[in-house]
Amino acid sequence: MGRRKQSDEIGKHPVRGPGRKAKKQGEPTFSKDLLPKDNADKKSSSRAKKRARKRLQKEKILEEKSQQQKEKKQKQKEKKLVETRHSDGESIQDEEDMNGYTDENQQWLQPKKNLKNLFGDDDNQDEQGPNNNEGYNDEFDPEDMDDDNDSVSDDDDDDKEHPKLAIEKQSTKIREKQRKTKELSEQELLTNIEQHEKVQFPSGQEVTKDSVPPADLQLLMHRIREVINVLNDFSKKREQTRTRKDYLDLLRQDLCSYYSYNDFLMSKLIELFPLAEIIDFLEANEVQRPVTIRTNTLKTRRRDLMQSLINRGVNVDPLDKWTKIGLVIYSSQVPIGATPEYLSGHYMIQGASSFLPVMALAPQASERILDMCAAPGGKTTYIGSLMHNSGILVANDANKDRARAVIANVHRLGLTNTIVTNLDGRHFSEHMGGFDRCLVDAPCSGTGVISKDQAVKTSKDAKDIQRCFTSQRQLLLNAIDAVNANSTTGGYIVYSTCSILIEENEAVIQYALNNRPVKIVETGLEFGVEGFSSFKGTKYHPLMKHCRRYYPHLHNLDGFFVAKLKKLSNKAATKNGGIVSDVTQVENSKLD
Ligand SMILES: C[S@@+](CC[C@H](N)C(=O)[O-])C[C@H]1O[C@@H](n2cnc3c(N)ncnc32)[C@H](O)[C@@H]1O
Repeated sequence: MGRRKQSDEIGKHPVRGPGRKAKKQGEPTFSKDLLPKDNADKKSSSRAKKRARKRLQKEKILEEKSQQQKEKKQKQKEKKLVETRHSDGESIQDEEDMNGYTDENQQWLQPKKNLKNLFGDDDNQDEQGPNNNEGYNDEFDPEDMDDDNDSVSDDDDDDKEHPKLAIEKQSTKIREKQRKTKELSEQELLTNIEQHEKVQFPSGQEVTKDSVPPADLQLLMHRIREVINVLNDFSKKREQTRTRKDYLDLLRQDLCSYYSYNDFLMSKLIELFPLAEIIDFLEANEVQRPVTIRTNTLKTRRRDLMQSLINRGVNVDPLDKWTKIGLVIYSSQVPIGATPEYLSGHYMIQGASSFLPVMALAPQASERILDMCAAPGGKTTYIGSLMHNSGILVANDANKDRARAVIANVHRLGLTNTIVTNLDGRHFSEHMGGFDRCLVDAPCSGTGVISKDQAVKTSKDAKDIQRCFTSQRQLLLNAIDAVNANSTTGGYIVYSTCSILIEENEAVIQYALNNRPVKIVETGLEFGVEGFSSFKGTKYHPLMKHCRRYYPHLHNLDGFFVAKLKKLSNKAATKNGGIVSDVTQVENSKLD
């Protein structure tokens, strides 16, 4: 055993060279094969060298093969000639390639019968015929060309200087044919488009429901775009015999066929959007919105939740700058509705747009708040978390089974300030009142969430919409009645739907303005499209601009409507108290 080096000796004596053992061993020796060919190779391992050698061999073989294939294509019948040019090994390789040859163009690769003798194949004399024994350098007979290959004959002069193989000439001929076919098809396409640049109305003067749209979807979309184009510059681009209505009818019918909507809903949508936007909206309905979740701040923080989910293989990101609790899930290796975090109530799976009504409601701690149409409880649980489990939150739903889902979610997310009721919201104030705030997330036609429920496209008609807005008006009036106008912190009502139809939104708010002492206030939401103050000749309250509309094609959110009202008096200030069938004028401007 040697003496252990003292710590103060370390680094004092520099290493002078190889130790005793290394000196004894001498220089290593390698077999010749393994010796590197150049300096660059010196650093390679033996495996790397082997690989390099293999690679070289492969490259060589590939090069040879491709060379052989080129030659083979040109001179498939020149085997003998090829054999004289190549070594024995190469000939065998050639043979193998021939056998494995599967070119679809094999037929045209066959030299013309009368050219076979070019390669001096005496065995094939019978097939070649008597006139074709001139030899390799002979000119190509232009008669062999098809009539449509005139341009190839231009090459003939060139041929005399650089004689081409028959097969090369054949190939030029085919290339020329292909070029011409391409030219023709391009011309045909242009003519097609020219034909369709003028909108093709179905035969007959009127577009009826029975008119059959083009079966080809591309043609159909082309016509849709053309009609929109005409409508956008009607006086210049229209056919003189056609009216604007003709074009609109055609457009509606084509859009119905292309996107599979019923006529009723499509008419509503065409009214609602500028022509330039309608296709964007319809296209957005064909695409699912991103999966989003809301952090339950009663139990966790967004950052921690994100980390836990990432650890489980969830590809997740903060949703957007307008929310501090939303997360967007791009993909997940685990079912997002069954993670331990989900089961322990750390988050709610919830569309991003449904955060918005709660943000507008702006619940305060210790308030009395009513969620009138609560099931399954996405917004209820958000309200509860903003209240920090203080005050009283009443979550109501008329549907018993759905009300049970609220109970489950309230438990899972750890709300302790919530009472779940199962009452008809239209009469709720007969049971309870005096709330500081109330959310009416009303049942609706679902025209904002078509991407989630494609059935909406064909299942809704005028009666459904009427049923919806009648119930919505009753619910909103009753919600107003349940709120205390003298609340020191609130006195607010938020009305929301996942519909984009005016009848279910601005018209309902207008109805409330007409029948209750309320005014529209700002939602506090920093983005969204303003509500309509007038629509198709109907005027709504000017403050309707404080309402917010959300669209899938503009905001990548479900279609949504949010309005916020402030109750001004607890006196029953109804004009007629009942349900009016239509709202046609502003009657609430005195509340400005
Ligand atoms: C749009 S959903 C509510 C979604 C809920 N706010 C959420 O965020 O999870 C509408 C709800 O209204 C309920 N509803 C329908 N008519 C009602 C009524 N007359 N009174 C109370 N709730 C009603 C439905 O059962 C349905 O659960």
